[in-house]
Amino acid sequence: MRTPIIAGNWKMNKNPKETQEFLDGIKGKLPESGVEAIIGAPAIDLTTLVAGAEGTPLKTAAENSYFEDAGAFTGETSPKALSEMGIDYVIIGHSERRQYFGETDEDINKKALAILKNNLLPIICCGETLEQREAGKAEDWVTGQIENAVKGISAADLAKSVIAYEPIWAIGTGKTATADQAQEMVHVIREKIASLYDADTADKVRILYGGSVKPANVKELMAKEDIDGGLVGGASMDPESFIALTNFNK
Ligand SMILES: O=C(CO)COP(=O)(O)O
Repeated sequence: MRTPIIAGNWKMNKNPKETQEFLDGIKGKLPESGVEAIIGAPAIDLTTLVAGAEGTPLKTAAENSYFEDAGAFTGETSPKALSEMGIDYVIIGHSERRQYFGETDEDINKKALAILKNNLLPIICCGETLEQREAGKAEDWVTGQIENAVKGISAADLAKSVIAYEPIWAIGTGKTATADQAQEMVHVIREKIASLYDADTADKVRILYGGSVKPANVKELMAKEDIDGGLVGGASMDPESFIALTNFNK
């Protein structure tokens, strides 16, 4: 059985004070079991986030990290330091990082390996543009992204990792993929993992859907067989909304 995940991705929003206000807002209100609740926050907020998550069911994520542990890489974030400060997950390969910061599949693969080496878990993002979908190329594109991202990752490590399918046309647009469209692609990704690894690994890896997930549509998405959770932008920023998302099964 795969434990469902509700993961927030705040993107470049909230300062440490606002992070603390969010933590105060969710205090004592997250489900104790049955779901893994994760907040991904900007690097400047992570100290506050880790301190606030301690002793609660909340898990923490960075939104990016570099593939070297230390050195002359001005402005980058060390996965080793993230691990040492108590972070649980790192989101990598988000379409915004690919689009605005030129991240390649190769970078994402190196980051995934560095994250796992440091005992953190990657949330590996993938997704197609509207043009690719309309041209019938979405499946090949997304499975290609995944194949490149997981090179050199052992089956045991991949089984613990998380994949997030985020069609670019559904991010921040209010235009959610239908639950059937999301299930279809998430299933294709799981089959790709089965072909690259084996059925057991494919059965264990958790695959999320992201793109305009909100309390009003989370239940329908989560009811789909292969969808193990949501990677949520806008609707993860308000405490009440985040709590509602984590209670999708109530
Ligand atoms: O990019 C996303 C999460 O990583 C999705 O963002 P929205 O939920 O705001 O559409």
